[in-house]
Amino acid sequence: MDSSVHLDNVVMQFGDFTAVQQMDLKIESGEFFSFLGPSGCGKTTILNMVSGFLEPTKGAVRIGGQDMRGVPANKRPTSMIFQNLALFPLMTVAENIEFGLEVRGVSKAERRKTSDRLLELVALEGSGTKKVSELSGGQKQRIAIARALAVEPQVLLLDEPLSALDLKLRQHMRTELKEIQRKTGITFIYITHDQGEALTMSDRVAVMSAGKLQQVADPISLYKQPDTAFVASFVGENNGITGKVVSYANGEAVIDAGVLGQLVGKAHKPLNTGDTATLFIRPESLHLDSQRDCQIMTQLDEVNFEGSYLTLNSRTLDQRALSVQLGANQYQSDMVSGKELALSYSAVDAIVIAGEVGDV
Ligand SMILES: Nc1ncnc2c1ncn2[C@@H]1O[C@H](COP(=O)(O)OP(=O)(O)OP(=O)(O)O)[C@@H](O)[C@H]1O
Repeated sequence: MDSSVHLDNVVMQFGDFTAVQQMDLKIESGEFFSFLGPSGCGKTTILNMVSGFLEPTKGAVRIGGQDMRGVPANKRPTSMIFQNLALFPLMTVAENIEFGLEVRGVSKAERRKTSDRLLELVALEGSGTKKVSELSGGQKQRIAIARALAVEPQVLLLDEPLSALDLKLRQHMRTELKEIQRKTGITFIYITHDQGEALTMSDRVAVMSAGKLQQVADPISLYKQPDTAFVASFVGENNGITGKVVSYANGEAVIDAGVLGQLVGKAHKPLNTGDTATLFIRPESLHLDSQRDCQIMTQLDEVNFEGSYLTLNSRTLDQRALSVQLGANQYQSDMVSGKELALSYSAVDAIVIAGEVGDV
């Protein structure tokens, strides 16, 4: 079955305000696809257009190739899981799961078969007679998933469904959600402002800011080859050093970073000499030696011991903050505040992108 979702040049305006700028995006059938972006960037608005709670101002949503214009929310092949789950507290677990089927007139025996099957899928077999109030946060989460799946949607829409859970449970549920998606094979569209969630679960992620798409890619490409300064700073930890482009050739750029001198990095997109650009280096790509392509002198502010690794917060001569991540075995007793640290990095590990940190 084709359960692809095509946002065909959709635009969403509220009065004069454009919440979603023109967007053309195809989510493949059976894909775990996430929209990642800061609060207010338009994620929920997109989900609402797919579910039918909002009609786009321009363009169309197509599900399985079918134009959804004019199709009301309850007639679309979608199901939504909300942040607050919205389970019925006085009903049993099974009644909650079966609710959508009962509304559609499915017989009691059929309904029970479906809820038993779904309880097994979400690893809560035998819990059908329990009251919702007897469940833990993670169990409620799984019941909300089972209820959403009972009506056999082609597309499951998930609006920050893990945000109410504590950290440990959230991490555990990531694995479970991915597993449920793999077993059911339906398209999942997930929205979150938590990059860890988006990167661990998704086949592809769309990074958004201010109503527009910044980049759509698989998690590794987003991390390794960000297209924009926004993506480079929003996805994972990064150090950004802004300067002026001195040269660009053969996928490599040199920037003039003032008192830090000239710094080199890869550049996936052409840059013009004299333009403002930022060199991004991940904390794990900075090393405590001076043997690599580029050196940066810094002074240590503080050392944070994180268990298996150390984070060094340091400062350049012109007061730019640089964070360095080292293996815990690289700890030295003279790593104290004020110590001069010569850092170096390999040009292939840095990336130069037009613009500045903070661009949206
Ligand atoms: N019905 C509406 N009328 C007017 N403005 C709206 C309406 N719905 C959303 N907006 C605005 O559109 C923008 C995008 O909102 P949206 O809820 O899609 O963001 P979001 O990325 O989901 O944010 P969050 O992560 O905080 O839920 C916001 O500036 C919001 O104020």
